[in-house]
Amino acid sequence: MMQRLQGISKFVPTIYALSTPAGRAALSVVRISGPSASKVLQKLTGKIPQPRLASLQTIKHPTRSQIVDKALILYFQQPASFTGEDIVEFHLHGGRAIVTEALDAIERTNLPNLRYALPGEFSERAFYNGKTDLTQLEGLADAIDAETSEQLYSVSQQAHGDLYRLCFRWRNKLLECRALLEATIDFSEEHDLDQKEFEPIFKEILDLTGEMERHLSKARPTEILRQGIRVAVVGPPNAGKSSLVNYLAKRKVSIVNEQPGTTRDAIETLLDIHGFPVFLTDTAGFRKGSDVQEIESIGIEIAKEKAEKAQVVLLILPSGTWTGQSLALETQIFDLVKNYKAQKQQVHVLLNKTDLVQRASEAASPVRKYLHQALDIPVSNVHEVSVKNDMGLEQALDALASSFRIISHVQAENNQGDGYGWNQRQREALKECIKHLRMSLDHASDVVLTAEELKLAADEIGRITGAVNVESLFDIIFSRFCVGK
Ligand SMILES: Nc1nc2c(ncn2[C@@H]2O[C@H](COP(=O)(O)OP(=O)(O)OP(=O)(O)O)[C@@H](O)[C@H]2O)c(=O)[nH]1
Repeated sequence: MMQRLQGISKFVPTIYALSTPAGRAALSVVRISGPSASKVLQKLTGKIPQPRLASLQTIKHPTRSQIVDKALILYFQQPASFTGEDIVEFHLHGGRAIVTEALDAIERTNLPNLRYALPGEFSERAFYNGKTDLTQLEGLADAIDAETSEQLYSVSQQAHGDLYRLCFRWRNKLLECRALLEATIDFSEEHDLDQKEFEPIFKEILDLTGEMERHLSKARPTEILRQGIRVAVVGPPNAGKSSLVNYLAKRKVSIVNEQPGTTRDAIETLLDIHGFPVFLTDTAGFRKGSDVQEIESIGIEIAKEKAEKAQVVLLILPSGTWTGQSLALETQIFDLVKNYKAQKQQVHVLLNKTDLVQRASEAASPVRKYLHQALDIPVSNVHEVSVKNDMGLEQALDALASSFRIISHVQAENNQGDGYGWNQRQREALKECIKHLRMSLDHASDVVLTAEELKLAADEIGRITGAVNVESLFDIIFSRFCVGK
C-alpha cells in the first residue's frame, strides 16, 4: 500500500470517495483529500469557505453547468484534518443521482492526479501523516465493525488513543533509559565508574517492567468479543431448549414440539444479550434408550461436541427432572456437566416449567443444593424459570451477562474491570517486550547487553503503535476499512 503515497507532496494523488453507504438517505457525505482538494472545491462552488466552518453552497457540474445540489460544505486545511492533508466534505442530500452527479462533477474538474480512493486510503494517509497510530486504526476498524455495545466499548480505548498514549510513554522511557545507559557506558570508559552509577536506570527498568506486567495481567482480549461468546443450550429432550432459543431470538429459530427428540442438529443463532454478541446453539436432547434413532444419536454427539467448545453451557432441566422424579436417570447429563466444570466452562442451570410445579421455589431448593454440592455450580447460577410464561428469565439473563463480563474480561473476577482492551497482536508484542526487559535486568553485570535488550524491548512497543516497521500488517489493517474511510 505504501506505493500509493510515494513521492513528494505535489505528486500525491488527490482522492475522493463517497464516505457513507450508497443508496437513498437523508444525507450522503463525499470526501476529498489531498493537495488539490481546495481546487476541486473552487471549481465546483466558486469559493473556498473559512476552514472548519460549515457553509451552505451550490455545487455546479463543471461541464453541464447545472446545479447538482445545494449542500453543506466543510473545508479542513492541512495539517488540521483527519488525513493531515487538505480535506473537503460535501454533505449532500442522499439521493442516488445527486451522489452520482457529485462524483462525476469532481472527476470532470479534470484536475491532474485526481482519482477515486481505494479501501481504507483516507485512514492510510492519516497514519503516514502521523495523525493516528496503528492501535487507533485497529480500534477504529473494530469500532466500525462492532454490532453490540460491549463490542464497541471494548475497543474504545484503542480507538480514542489511550493505548497509543500509554505505549508512546513506555517507548520514550525505554529509549531514554537506553540513551542514559549508553552515555554512562561511554563515560565509564574514560572514568573508572562504580556499578552503582547504573542503579537508578535499573530501578527505572524494573518499575516499567512491573507496570507492563500489571497491564498485561489486566488486559482484556478484544478478540473474544469480536468473535462472539459461544453458549450451548443442552439438556434432556423436551426440556424447553428450543423454546428458550426462540424466546431469546424473538423469532422461530428451532422447531418446538412436545415430541421428545425434535431437535436433531445443532442450530446456531447470533444474538445480542445485554450488549454481548452471543452465538447461541440449540442442541439435540441428551438421552439413551432403544427408541433413540440413529439420526438422533448423531445429533446427541454433535450436541456434546458443541457444548465442549462453548464458553458457557446452559443446562435446561424440565420440571419432572429437577423435582426429583427422574433425577437418577439424568446422571449421564450430570457427568457431562462435571466435565464442563473441569474445563473451566461457565455452567448455568435453568430449572424450567415452574408453571407446572406447585411451590416451585421450595421444590427447587434441594436440587439447587445438590447442584452446588455435587457439581460445584454456584447457587446464583441456578435459575427457576418458565419459558412458556416468561418467568424468571430476566434474572437468568442478568446472571448470564455477569458470566459474559468475566469471560470477556469486561469485569475481572475481583470486580476490577479497569484493564485496557488489547488484541492478540498487541498482547504478544507486550509479552515480548517484557521478556526483553527481564533479560536486560538479568544482564545487569554486562550493561552493553542490557542496552541491546532495551532496544529490542522498545522495538516491540514500536510494533504495537506502528512506529517500528510493520508494513506486512498494513494491507491487512487498511483493507478492513471500506472505501471512503
Ligand atoms: N408448561 C411448560 N411447557 C413448556 C415450557 N417450555 C417449553 N415447554 C413445552 O415443552 C415442549 C418441549 O419444548 P421444546 O422447546 O421443543 O423442548 P426441547 O428441549 O427443545 O426438546 P427436544 O427438541 O426434544 O430436545 C413443548 O411442548 C413446549 O411448548 C414451560 O416453561 N412450561
